[in-house]
Amino acid sequence: MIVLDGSYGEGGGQILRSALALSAITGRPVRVENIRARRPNPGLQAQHLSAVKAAAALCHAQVQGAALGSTALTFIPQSPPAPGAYTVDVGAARAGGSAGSVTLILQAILLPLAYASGSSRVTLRGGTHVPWSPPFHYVRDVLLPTLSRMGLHAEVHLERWGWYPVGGGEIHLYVHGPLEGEGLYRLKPLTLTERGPLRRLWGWAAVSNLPLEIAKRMAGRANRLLREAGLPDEVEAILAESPGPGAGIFLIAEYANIRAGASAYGKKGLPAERVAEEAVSGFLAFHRSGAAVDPHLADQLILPLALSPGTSRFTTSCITAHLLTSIWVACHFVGDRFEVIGEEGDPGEVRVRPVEG
Ligand SMILES: Nc1ncnc2c1ncn2[C@@H]1O[C@H](COP(=O)(O)OP(=O)(O)OP(=O)(O)O)[C@@H](O)[C@H]1O
Repeated sequence: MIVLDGSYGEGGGQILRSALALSAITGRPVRVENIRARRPNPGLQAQHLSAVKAAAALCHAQVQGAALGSTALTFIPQSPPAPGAYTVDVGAARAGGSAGSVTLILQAILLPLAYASGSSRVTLRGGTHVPWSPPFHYVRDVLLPTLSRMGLHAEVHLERWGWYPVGGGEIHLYVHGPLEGEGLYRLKPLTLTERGPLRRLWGWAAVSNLPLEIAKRMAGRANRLLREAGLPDEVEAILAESPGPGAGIFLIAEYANIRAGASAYGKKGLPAERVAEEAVSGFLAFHRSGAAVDPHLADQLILPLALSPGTSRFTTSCITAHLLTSIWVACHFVGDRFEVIGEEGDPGEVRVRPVEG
């Protein structure tokens, strides 16, 4: 059994989600202790518990410790991931509901479903656009197009937006399985050291159950800042259907070789213009760095790259604690194939060595 200390590095839910995904794919039992020890509310929250249950359903895992607040979990897969139709409702995981992120649940189940022997469809209910997680649009327009180049074909559709704190959003995921090839290492390697010229830059300034004027102010400021930086100004103001109120801005950039994203959320008392400034300045920091992979995609690519047999390389604008922690988890399952050039917090490069033998 692989035993992981959940307080390592970033010490958040990502250690658990990565461990679930790799355990489901490899069939190796895993135990995670000190779950989310570096978070103010340690242990399993609604999102993490939903991820555990969803991953367990795929591979009929025996699970110990699957309860809200639990700080240790044992996960023992009993079968390879099975294709099928699944439903995950984060709101149902806790009395009173939850806006726990459904896109984070994808971090536990997307790769295992790609390894299943056929295609799958998953309905996910909860938060679709919540801070500290990939917004739905980032998954659809940045992550999945990148994974498709690695041979993993999946689509997501947004039925309803779910914002913090009400949640209630809904996403449909279709995984077109199975992956080509046999064995553990089935994804194609990637070399992303040059991003190439910017081809398109677009986005949405969205509000739900708030005046459209707020979205227009976010879009107006974002477009002005982008124009001033000599970039396309195609951020659109939209009204988004959701059970609760929310506001946010989501930018997507398409370079010749890679896509990237940046986002920011509104909150009470924060003027719409500041939300736009936060998203645009996040994007400009990446754009001006010249690096190929944005800091979020960087950590999200580690597991897929660990499941590729070949040599991979990418540059990123920031080596984050998430990136280093993800590598640490992956090494427990596939061996130490990663080299990170640069220090945490700085731009750098990740290299993945080929599988030996
Ligand atoms: N704005 C964003 N765009 C894209 N991805 C994001 C964004 N913000 C966070 N992410 C991704 O969300 C993932 C999870 O973040 P984080 O690890 O902070 O959650 P966590 O540690 O699981 O937190 P928690 O312990 O509360 O669940 C990371 O893969 C990170 O790259």
